[in-house]
Amino acid sequence: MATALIEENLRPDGTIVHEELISGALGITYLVSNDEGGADTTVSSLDTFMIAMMLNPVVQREAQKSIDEVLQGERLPNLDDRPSLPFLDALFMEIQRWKPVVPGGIAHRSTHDDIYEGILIPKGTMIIFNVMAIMHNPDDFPNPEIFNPYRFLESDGDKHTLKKVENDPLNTAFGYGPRKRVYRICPGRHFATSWLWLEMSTILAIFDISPMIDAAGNDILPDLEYVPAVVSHPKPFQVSLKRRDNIGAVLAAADLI
Ligand code: HEM
Repeated sequence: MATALIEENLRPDGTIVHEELISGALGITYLVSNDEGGADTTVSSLDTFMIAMMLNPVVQREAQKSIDEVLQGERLPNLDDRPSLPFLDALFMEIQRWKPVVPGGIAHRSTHDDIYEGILIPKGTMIIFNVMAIMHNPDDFPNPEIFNPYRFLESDGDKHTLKKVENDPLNTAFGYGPRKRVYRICPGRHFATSWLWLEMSTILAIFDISPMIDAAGNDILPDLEYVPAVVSHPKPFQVSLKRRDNIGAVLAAADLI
Protein backbone atom coordinates (compact mmCIF):
# COMPACT_ATOMS: atom_id res chain seq x y z
CA MET A 1 0.00 0.00 0.00
CA ALA A 2 2.83 2.39 0.94
CA THR A 3 4.75 1.66 -2.27
CA ALA A 4 1.67 2.08 -4.47
CA LEU A 5 0.64 5.37 -2.87
CA ILE A 6 4.15 6.84 -2.98
CA GLU A 7 4.84 5.71 -6.57
CA GLU A 8 1.53 7.09 -7.81
CA ASN A 9 2.13 10.46 -6.14
CA LEU A 10 5.85 10.92 -6.75
CA ARG A 11 6.85 14.21 -8.44
CA PRO A 12 9.91 14.30 -10.74
CA ASP A 13 11.79 16.31 -8.08
CA GLY A 14 11.39 13.44 -5.57
CA THR A 15 8.75 15.15 -3.39
CA ILE A 16 5.37 13.48 -2.83
CA VAL A 17 1.92 14.95 -3.56
CA HIS A 18 -0.43 14.63 -0.53
CA GLU A 19 2.44 13.34 1.62
CA GLU A 20 0.64 14.17 4.89
CA LEU A 21 -2.55 12.43 3.76
CA ILE A 22 -0.60 9.36 2.65
CA SER A 23 1.25 9.06 5.96
CA GLY A 24 -2.07 9.51 7.82
CA ALA A 25 -3.72 6.76 5.75
CA LEU A 26 -0.77 4.43 6.29
CA GLY A 27 -0.70 5.19 10.02
CA ILE A 28 -4.39 4.46 10.55
CA THR A 29 -4.18 1.31 8.41
CA TYR A 30 -1.28 0.10 10.53
CA LEU A 31 -3.20 0.85 13.73
CA VAL A 32 -6.47 -0.72 12.62
CA SER A 33 -4.91 -3.85 11.19
CA ASN A 34 -2.54 -4.42 14.13
CA ASP A 35 -4.57 -3.25 17.13
CA GLU A 36 -5.29 -5.18 20.34
CA GLY A 37 -1.80 -6.76 20.39
CA GLY A 38 -2.32 -8.71 17.16
CA ALA A 39 -5.92 -9.83 17.86
CA ASP A 40 -6.95 -7.81 14.81
CA THR A 41 -10.14 -7.83 12.79
CA THR A 42 -9.20 -10.51 10.28
CA VAL A 43 -7.68 -12.79 12.94
CA SER A 44 -10.86 -12.46 15.02
CA SER A 45 -12.95 -13.45 11.96
CA LEU A 46 -10.69 -16.41 11.27
CA ASP A 47 -11.03 -17.54 14.91
CA THR A 48 -14.83 -17.31 14.59
CA PHE A 49 -14.64 -19.37 11.40
CA MET A 50 -12.69 -22.11 13.24
CA ILE A 51 -15.17 -22.09 16.13
CA ALA A 52 -18.21 -22.13 13.82
CA MET A 53 -16.77 -25.03 11.83
CA MET A 54 -15.92 -27.16 14.85
CA LEU A 55 -19.40 -26.58 16.32
CA ASN A 56 -21.26 -27.12 13.04
CA PRO A 57 -19.84 -30.19 11.28
CA VAL A 58 -22.84 -30.45 8.91
CA VAL A 59 -22.18 -26.93 7.60
CA GLN A 60 -18.49 -27.74 7.35
CA ARG A 61 -19.15 -30.89 5.28
CA GLU A 62 -21.48 -28.94 2.97
CA ALA A 63 -18.82 -26.23 2.45
CA GLN A 64 -16.18 -28.90 1.71
CA LYS A 65 -18.53 -30.68 -0.69
CA SER A 66 -19.08 -27.49 -2.69
CA ILE A 67 -15.32 -26.81 -2.77
CA ASP A 68 -14.56 -30.39 -3.87
CA GLU A 69 -17.10 -30.15 -6.68
CA VAL A 70 -15.38 -27.07 -8.10
CA LEU A 71 -11.78 -28.17 -7.57
CA GLN A 72 -12.26 -31.84 -8.50
CA GLY A 73 -9.33 -32.80 -6.25
CA GLU A 74 -6.92 -31.22 -8.74
CA ARG A 75 -5.77 -27.99 -7.08
CA LEU A 76 -6.22 -25.56 -4.19
CA PRO A 77 -8.82 -22.75 -4.43
CA ASN A 78 -8.06 -19.26 -5.70
CA LEU A 79 -10.09 -16.05 -5.91
CA ASP A 80 -11.30 -16.86 -9.45
CA ASP A 81 -13.33 -19.67 -7.84
CA ARG A 82 -15.32 -17.25 -5.68
CA PRO A 83 -18.31 -16.80 -8.05
CA SER A 84 -18.64 -20.60 -8.23
CA LEU A 85 -18.73 -20.98 -4.45
CA PRO A 86 -21.66 -18.94 -3.07
CA PHE A 87 -21.76 -21.22 -0.02
CA LEU A 88 -18.42 -19.72 1.07
CA ASP A 89 -19.74 -16.16 0.72
CA ALA A 90 -22.77 -17.09 2.81
CA LEU A 91 -20.38 -18.56 5.38
CA PHE A 92 -18.44 -15.31 5.46
CA MET A 93 -21.61 -13.23 5.86
CA GLU A 94 -22.81 -15.45 8.72
CA ILE A 95 -19.43 -15.25 10.47
CA GLN A 96 -19.61 -11.44 10.39
CA ARG A 97 -23.22 -11.52 11.60
CA TRP A 98 -22.93 -14.20 14.31
CA LYS A 99 -19.87 -12.77 16.06
CA PRO A 100 -19.33 -9.25 14.71
CA VAL A 101 -15.72 -8.17 14.95
CA VAL A 102 -16.58 -4.59 15.96
CA PRO A 103 -19.74 -5.27 18.05
CA GLY A 104 -20.14 -1.69 19.27
CA GLY A 105 -19.32 -0.06 15.92
CA ILE A 106 -16.97 2.90 15.69
CA ALA A 107 -18.22 6.15 17.23
CA HIS A 108 -19.14 8.96 14.85
CA ARG A 109 -20.04 12.62 15.41
CA SER A 110 -22.89 14.32 13.57
CA THR A 111 -21.62 17.21 11.46
CA HIS A 112 -25.00 18.98 11.26
CA ASP A 113 -28.38 19.00 13.00
CA ASP A 114 -30.48 16.04 11.84
CA ILE A 115 -33.98 14.76 12.54
CA TYR A 116 -34.40 10.99 12.88
CA GLU A 117 -37.95 9.66 13.38
CA GLY A 118 -38.98 13.02 14.86
CA ILE A 119 -36.02 13.25 17.24
CA LEU A 120 -33.49 16.05 16.86
CA ILE A 121 -29.89 14.88 16.77
CA PRO A 122 -27.94 18.11 17.29
CA LYS A 123 -24.71 18.82 15.43
CA GLY A 124 -21.76 17.44 17.42
CA THR A 125 -23.65 14.47 18.95
CA MET A 126 -21.58 11.32 19.39
CA ILE A 127 -23.37 8.43 17.67
CA ILE A 128 -22.53 4.81 18.37
CA PHE A 129 -24.35 2.19 16.31
CA ASN A 130 -25.02 -1.05 18.12
CA VAL A 131 -23.68 -3.57 15.61
CA MET A 132 -24.41 -6.57 17.84
CA ALA A 133 -28.09 -5.58 18.24
CA ILE A 134 -28.46 -5.00 14.47
CA MET A 135 -26.83 -8.34 13.62
CA HIS A 136 -28.93 -10.20 16.21
CA ASN A 137 -32.27 -8.55 15.43
CA PRO A 138 -34.66 -11.55 15.20
CA ASP A 139 -36.92 -9.66 12.75
CA ASP A 140 -34.08 -9.64 10.22
CA PHE A 141 -32.27 -12.80 11.31
CA PRO A 142 -34.59 -15.37 12.95
CA ASN A 143 -32.92 -17.41 15.73
CA PRO A 144 -29.98 -15.01 15.67
CA GLU A 145 -27.87 -17.02 18.15
CA ILE A 146 -27.84 -19.98 15.76
CA PHE A 147 -24.98 -20.10 13.25
CA ASN A 148 -26.81 -20.62 9.98
CA PRO A 149 -25.27 -19.59 6.62
CA TYR A 150 -28.35 -20.99 4.84
CA ARG A 151 -30.19 -17.78 5.82
CA PHE A 152 -28.25 -16.10 2.97
CA LEU A 153 -28.83 -18.80 0.37
CA GLU A 154 -31.53 -19.97 -2.01
CA SER A 155 -31.01 -23.70 -2.10
CA ASP A 156 -32.27 -26.26 -4.58
CA GLY A 157 -31.00 -29.57 -3.21
CA ASP A 158 -27.28 -29.03 -2.87
CA LYS A 159 -27.20 -26.23 -5.50
CA HIS A 160 -26.94 -22.82 -3.81
CA THR A 161 -27.18 -19.23 -4.96
CA LEU A 162 -26.77 -16.13 -2.81
CA LYS A 163 -30.08 -14.64 -1.70
CA LYS A 164 -30.70 -10.88 -1.96
CA VAL A 165 -31.11 -9.80 1.67
CA GLU A 166 -32.59 -6.53 2.90
CA ASN A 167 -30.04 -6.00 5.65
CA ASP A 168 -26.76 -7.33 4.31
CA PRO A 169 -24.62 -7.95 7.42
CA LEU A 170 -21.50 -6.92 5.51
CA ASN A 171 -22.83 -3.34 5.27
CA THR A 172 -23.14 -3.26 9.04
CA ALA A 173 -19.85 -5.10 9.66
CA PHE A 174 -17.71 -2.71 7.62
CA GLY A 175 -19.57 0.57 8.23
CA TYR A 176 -22.30 2.15 6.16
CA GLY A 177 -20.31 4.08 3.56
CA PRO A 178 -21.58 7.02 1.51
CA ARG A 179 -24.83 8.44 2.92
CA LYS A 180 -25.52 12.06 1.95
CA ARG A 181 -22.60 13.82 3.59
CA VAL A 182 -21.22 10.77 5.44
CA TYR A 183 -18.34 8.87 3.88
CA ARG A 184 -17.01 6.53 6.55
CA ILE A 185 -16.56 2.88 5.71
CA CYS A 186 -13.78 0.36 6.28
CA PRO A 187 -11.22 0.92 3.49
CA GLY A 188 -9.85 -2.59 4.13
CA ARG A 189 -13.16 -4.37 3.46
CA HIS A 190 -12.30 -5.77 0.01
CA PHE A 191 -8.84 -6.85 1.13
CA ALA A 192 -10.27 -8.40 4.33
CA THR A 193 -13.06 -10.19 2.44
CA SER A 194 -10.73 -11.62 -0.22
CA TRP A 195 -8.10 -12.63 2.32
CA LEU A 196 -10.62 -14.35 4.59
CA TRP A 197 -12.38 -16.03 1.65
CA LEU A 198 -9.06 -17.49 0.51
CA GLU A 199 -8.11 -18.58 4.05
CA MET A 200 -11.48 -20.22 4.70
CA SER A 201 -11.66 -22.04 1.37
CA THR A 202 -8.03 -23.24 1.55
CA ILE A 203 -8.38 -24.49 5.14
CA LEU A 204 -11.62 -26.32 4.25
CA ALA A 205 -10.03 -27.84 1.14
CA ILE A 206 -7.10 -29.20 3.16
CA PHE A 207 -8.37 -29.90 6.68
CA ASP A 208 -11.21 -31.37 8.69
CA ILE A 209 -11.83 -29.03 11.64
CA SER A 210 -13.05 -30.54 14.91
CA PRO A 211 -12.79 -30.05 18.68
CA MET A 212 -9.86 -31.53 20.60
CA ILE A 213 -10.74 -34.44 22.89
CA ASP A 214 -9.89 -34.50 26.61
CA ALA A 215 -8.53 -37.48 28.58
CA ALA A 216 -12.07 -38.67 29.32
CA GLY A 217 -12.93 -38.65 25.62
CA ASN A 218 -15.10 -35.52 25.71
CA ASP A 219 -14.97 -32.69 23.16
CA ILE A 220 -13.13 -29.61 24.46
CA LEU A 221 -15.52 -26.89 23.31
CA PRO A 222 -14.70 -23.19 22.98
CA ASP A 223 -16.21 -20.55 25.27
CA LEU A 224 -18.71 -18.56 23.19
CA GLU A 225 -18.40 -15.49 25.45
CA TYR A 226 -16.07 -13.22 23.50
CA VAL A 227 -13.62 -10.79 25.12
CA PRO A 228 -15.37 -7.41 25.04
CA ALA A 229 -13.27 -4.80 23.25
CA VAL A 230 -13.52 -2.47 20.27
CA VAL A 231 -12.26 -5.39 18.22
CA SER A 232 -13.87 -8.37 19.93
CA HIS A 233 -12.27 -11.80 19.81
CA PRO A 234 -12.79 -15.20 21.40
CA LYS A 235 -10.84 -16.39 24.42
CA PRO A 236 -7.97 -18.77 23.53
CA PHE A 237 -9.38 -22.10 22.36
CA GLN A 238 -8.11 -25.44 21.09
CA VAL A 239 -8.94 -26.90 17.70
CA SER A 240 -7.96 -30.07 15.87
CA LEU A 241 -6.99 -29.81 12.18
CA LYS A 242 -6.66 -33.16 10.43
CA ARG A 243 -5.45 -33.33 6.84
CA ARG A 244 -8.19 -34.66 4.58
CA ASP A 245 -7.54 -37.98 2.84
CA ASN A 246 -8.14 -36.73 -0.69
CA ILE A 247 -5.74 -33.76 -0.62
CA GLY A 248 -2.29 -35.41 -0.44
CA ALA A 249 -1.65 -35.40 -4.20
CA VAL A 250 -2.70 -31.74 -4.55
CA LEU A 251 -0.37 -30.67 -1.72
CA ALA A 252 2.48 -32.74 -3.16
CA ALA A 253 1.95 -31.20 -6.63
CA ALA A 254 2.01 -27.72 -5.04
CA ASP A 255 5.25 -28.68 -3.23
CA LEU A 256 3.55 -28.21 0.14
CA ILE A 257 4.45 -31.61 1.62
C1 HEM B 1 -13.25 -8.58 8.99
C2 HEM B 1 -12.39 -7.58 8.92
C3 HEM B 1 -12.73 -6.13 9.18
C4 HEM B 1 -13.85 -5.56 9.72
C5 HEM B 1 -15.11 -6.24 10.21
C6 HEM B 1 -13.63 -4.11 9.73
C7 HEM B 1 -14.55 -3.18 10.18
C8 HEM B 1 -14.32 -1.82 10.22
C9 HEM B 1 -15.27 -0.85 10.72
C10 HEM B 1 -16.66 -1.15 11.27
C11 HEM B 1 -14.68 0.37 10.59
C12 HEM B 1 -15.31 1.72 10.97
C13 HEM B 1 -16.11 2.28 9.80
C14 HEM B 1 -16.81 3.53 10.24
O1 HEM B 1 -16.15 4.58 10.34
O2 HEM B 1 -18.01 3.45 10.47
C15 HEM B 1 -13.37 0.18 10.03
C16 HEM B 1 -12.49 1.20 9.77
C17 HEM B 1 -11.24 1.01 9.23
N1 HEM B 1 -10.70 -0.17 8.76
FE1 HEM B 1 -11.59 -1.99 8.88
N2 HEM B 1 -12.39 -3.85 9.20
C18 HEM B 1 -11.80 -5.04 8.86
C19 HEM B 1 -10.56 -5.23 8.28
C20 HEM B 1 -9.69 -4.21 7.96
C21 HEM B 1 -8.40 -4.40 7.33
C22 HEM B 1 -7.80 -5.75 6.95
C23 HEM B 1 -7.85 -3.16 7.18
C24 HEM B 1 -6.53 -2.75 6.57
C25 HEM B 1 -5.81 -3.47 5.77
C26 HEM B 1 -8.79 -2.20 7.70
C27 HEM B 1 -8.58 -0.84 7.71
C28 HEM B 1 -9.45 0.08 8.26
C29 HEM B 1 -9.15 1.50 8.40
C30 HEM B 1 -7.87 2.20 7.96
C31 HEM B 1 -10.27 2.09 9.02
C32 HEM B 1 -10.46 3.56 9.40
C33 HEM B 1 -11.13 4.31 8.28
C34 HEM B 1 -11.50 5.74 8.66
O3 HEM B 1 -11.29 6.14 9.81
O4 HEM B 1 -11.99 6.45 7.79
N3 HEM B 1 -9.90 -2.86 8.14
N4 HEM B 1 -13.17 -1.17 9.79
